[in-house]
Amino acid sequence: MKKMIVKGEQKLTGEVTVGGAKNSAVALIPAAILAETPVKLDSVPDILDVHNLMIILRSMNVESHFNHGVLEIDPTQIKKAPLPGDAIRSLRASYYFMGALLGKFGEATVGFPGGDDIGPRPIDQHIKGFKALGAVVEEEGNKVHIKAGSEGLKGARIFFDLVSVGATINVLLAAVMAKGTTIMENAAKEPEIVDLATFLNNMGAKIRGAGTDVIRIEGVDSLKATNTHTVIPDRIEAGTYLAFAAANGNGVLVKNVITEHLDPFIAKLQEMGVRLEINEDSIYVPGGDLLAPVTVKTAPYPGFATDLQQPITPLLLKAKGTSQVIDTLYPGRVLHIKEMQSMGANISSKDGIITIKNSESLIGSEVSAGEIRAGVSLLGLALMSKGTTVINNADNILRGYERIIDKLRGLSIKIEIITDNREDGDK
Ligand SMILES: CC(=O)N[C@H]1[C@@H](OP(=O)(O)OP(=O)(O)OC[C@H]2O[C@@H](n3ccc(=O)[nH]c3=O)[C@H](O)[C@@H]2O)O[C@H](CO)[C@@H](O)[C@@H]1O
Ligand SMILES: C=C(OP(=O)(O)O)C(=O)O
Repeated sequence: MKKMIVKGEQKLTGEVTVGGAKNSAVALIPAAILAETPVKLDSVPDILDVHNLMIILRSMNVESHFNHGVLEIDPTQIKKAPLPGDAIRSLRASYYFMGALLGKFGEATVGFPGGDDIGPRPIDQHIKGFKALGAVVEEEGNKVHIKAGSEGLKGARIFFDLVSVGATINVLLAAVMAKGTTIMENAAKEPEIVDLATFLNNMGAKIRGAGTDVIRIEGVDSLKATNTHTVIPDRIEAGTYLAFAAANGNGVLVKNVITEHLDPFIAKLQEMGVRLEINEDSIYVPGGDLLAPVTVKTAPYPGFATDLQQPITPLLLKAKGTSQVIDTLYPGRVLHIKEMQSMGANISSKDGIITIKNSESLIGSEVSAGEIRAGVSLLGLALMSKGTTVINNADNILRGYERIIDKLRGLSIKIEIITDNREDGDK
């Protein structure tokens, strides 16, 4: 496990360029096995999740090469094989191999995925979708076996009981080469789903309506890549740097941003009184604003993203008054709270409502990154605190923030990362 060591009372200043979206990349990589040709992705973030997906690909005899953001995947020699349990459990998106393998071979055996510890994360809607396409699904121990009937998968109408990014993507991957038409209703609308549909359509898929709550898929016989697909910018990484710049910056330009993807987040910053200069594909944050408290309620896209409720917390701690965060998607997403309290933050949680009060005397401490966004929010707080903060289990941050040490150094922050050989969970 890695640990980050951050000196306090440091202001961010300068420019930072946002990388490709984690939640797009982790869907595009499993999707690549559906192709009959090699696939080339550009702007792929250099994050642990991507490296673990490459390990999973290799176990199926799918070679991949990653160099300066370009990921080349050759699925032409793919073989059915057991998938490596450690890599599967290291991230959430490994469950996209359920849909992708089902689409490719008509069957899949995949272990239950890992991902962030943010409360219960059932996959009943994924399974409902696979069954609707005619697959038989059996759970055995910690694995799920999914098998299409003798005539293969058949298009179907699926109404999801709730809006799920993962279920929408997984069923899309299975349906893209199924026979006939699939209609997904109450589908998720996240930009990463649109990115995946664009990638698949450019290879010959027939997907309409991605980005709306009804997605219609006409099954095709084969998919072939003819050009390089560029991954969309990571709106969560962008939001994280914007929040840190507003809380503790002295002039920060965040580059490579699709500003529309951040609309609810930008609106919330503006409601707090944060000045933002919004350009075509970048946002400048002058910093130093007097901040008003707000209520943040997370919701599926285009609502306020759950993945940004923790990164905005350092900013809320600076507001003059009491703010509230209600995470409707993951009410148990609170691993930052105890750690922030140990740094002197006035933050607490009761009955699904997180209360955040103005906190002036923050002190560096030894804390643990329980999951990616909890971890990065501690990093934001560390910069505002007196003294040094040590963040243990920093690998959780590296799951989804590419080159974060270099990017922070580029914003004139002094930060170190070292490998800690003690047991996980040590402080
Ligand atoms: C790899 C990836 O893209 N991860 C994102 C994805 O996770 P993920 O795809 O796992 O999240 P979902 O959109 O599926 O989850 C939304 C809500 O639906 C519930 N649910 C989901 C599926 C299901 O079968 N049954 C069920 O009850 C979940 O518990 C949660 O409360 O969307 C989340 C919500 O925006 C983000 O926090 C994650 O960063
Ligand atoms: C919850 C997240 O990721 P995952 O779904 O990959 O665990 C996240 O990126 O904040």
